[in-house]
Amino acid sequence: MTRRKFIAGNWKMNGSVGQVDAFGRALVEAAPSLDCDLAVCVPFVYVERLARALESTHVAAGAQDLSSEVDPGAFTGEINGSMLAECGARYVVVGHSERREMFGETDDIVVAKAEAAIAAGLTPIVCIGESLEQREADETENVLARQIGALTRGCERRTLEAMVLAYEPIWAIGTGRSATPEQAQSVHAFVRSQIANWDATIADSLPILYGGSVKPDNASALFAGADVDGALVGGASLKADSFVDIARAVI
Ligand SMILES: O=C(CO)COP(=O)(O)O
Repeated sequence: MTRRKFIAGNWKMNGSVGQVDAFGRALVEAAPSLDCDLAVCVPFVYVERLARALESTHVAAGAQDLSSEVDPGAFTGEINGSMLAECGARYVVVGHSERREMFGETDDIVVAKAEAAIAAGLTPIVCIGESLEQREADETENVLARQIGALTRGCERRTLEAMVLAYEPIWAIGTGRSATPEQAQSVHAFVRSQIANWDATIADSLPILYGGSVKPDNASALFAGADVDGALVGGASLKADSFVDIARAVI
């Protein structure tokens, strides 16, 4: 099966109204020449503005988190999936390592959020990945197997069919130290095989993105991996130029 490449940006807690507008204008220009799926996940408050700016393109807007609560109610500060969908989001990042580490998100919460995304018609981009200590202790596969096991046990089948997975080794995030193309491909193949143990058809169609210091100059080597279906890009997605150059690295 040939999977279409997918490049998603994650702005994290960065950006401004001016940056959203400039990014939108640049992508309206560039999008017709980009032959891959694209999404940019911005802070909640900019989702609607970005979605409007990108309306005429195939570039989707997305958010970086959502509440695990589906129905409206007394959850001060929370934002549910329907609100995001109403503002034009089509994707939402779920279980980013920064949320797992800094905000105590467990595997169970990640499952609940992936389910909440699907319930609202959003595509969850579910992040998994090991820390440096875990890699050095040769624990990478165990950690990933645990994170994937939580998803295959906890999620509905329709969720696993629709989701995007992102492998983001924590030691490569924001460090300038990307995984090598060989490291990325070997982990992606392992991730796909874990999913295949559960359901081979879903494993075959599942997009698995790599994230961690993806830049215009390492993107095409990473994308050469047979199981690397694109990228989840942090820092280099903040500027339209570098984001577009990464998308152009798709062969
Ligand atoms: O965490 C990431 C994307 O979600 C990766 O961030 P960087 O591309 O800045 O390393």
